[in-house]
Amino acid sequence: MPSCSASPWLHRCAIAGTAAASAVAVLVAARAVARRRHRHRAAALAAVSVPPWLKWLEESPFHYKVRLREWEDEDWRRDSGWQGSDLIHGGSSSAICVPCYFYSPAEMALKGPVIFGRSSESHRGFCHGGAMTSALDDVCGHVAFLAAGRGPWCGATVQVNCKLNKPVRSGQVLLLEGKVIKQDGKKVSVQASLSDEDGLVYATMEGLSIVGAKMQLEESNLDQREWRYDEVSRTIFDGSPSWHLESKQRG
Ligand SMILES: CCCCCCCCCCCC(=O)SCCNC(=O)CCNC(=O)[C@H](O)C(C)(C)COP(=O)(O)OP(=O)(O)OC[C@H]1O[C@@H](n2cnc3c(N)ncnc32)[C@H](O)[C@@H]1OP(=O)(O)O
Repeated sequence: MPSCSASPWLHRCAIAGTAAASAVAVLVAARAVARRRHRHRAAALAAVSVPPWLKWLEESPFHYKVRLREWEDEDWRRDSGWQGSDLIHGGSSSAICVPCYFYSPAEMALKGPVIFGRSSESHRGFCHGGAMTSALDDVCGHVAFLAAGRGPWCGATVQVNCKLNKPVRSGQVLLLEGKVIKQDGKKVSVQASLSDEDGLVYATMEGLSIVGAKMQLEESNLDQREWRYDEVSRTIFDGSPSWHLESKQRG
């Protein structure tokens, strides 16, 4: 029977080695899952990207593409305190999907395609009025955050007075536009609309957003984020420049 004083030590080493190998395997697997999620999300968003009639927004020298990390990085979103997916920016499976926004600082206007998915339906192929209103509420808030120049989520939409002029079909893609028309202290007045390729207007909104409101009982670095402008890629983004650079490189 082998009796060697080194054997318990070797045994412990073997256990420690196995544990380390397992930890590395878990880390590698987690990275692979994150990469897969990123690819799925990129593919999902690509599937609903800008329609040909709105491609000019991508090429416009006056517009910046808006990127928020919580719209793109699901793991970061979850780890940072969000509890679900964004109603409007959650990707192609959402009832209402804005795949991207473009901001013109000169006009203080935010524009983007909005896809009313199959789950936005109310009656026989038509879209729910609340889905149209949700899209208008979203642009009202984000255009105010951008025009106020502070950073994302520096306030909230507090009034949305919508006129629903024409029924939207579920599956339809429209242009969602919001423009700041007045700023009076914390109060930002916004006009917004939903229109189609031929300029037909489906809904309009007179909205009010408040900027400079306290949005969390306990604020963190997340509430101190500021907009950053990348003039080369004509992008506005928040958070760390390294995230913006890394995700640009990943494509
Ligand atoms: C800590 C947890 C926070 C919790 C905040 C939770 C908001 C989460 C929103 C997430 C983003 C969205 O989804 S936005 C869509 C959903 N929206 C919401 O849930 C917003 C709910 N509303 C709110 O929580 C509140 O109204 C706030 C926090 C935004 C209020 O901010 P505030 O900074 O305290 O503003 P306050 O001093 O009261 O008012 C500033 C000026 O705005 C005017 N004003 C304010 N509300 C309105 C209004 N509904 N309609 C007209 N005017 C208004 C006031 O009269 C005043 O005018 P004057 O006297 O200066 O002339």
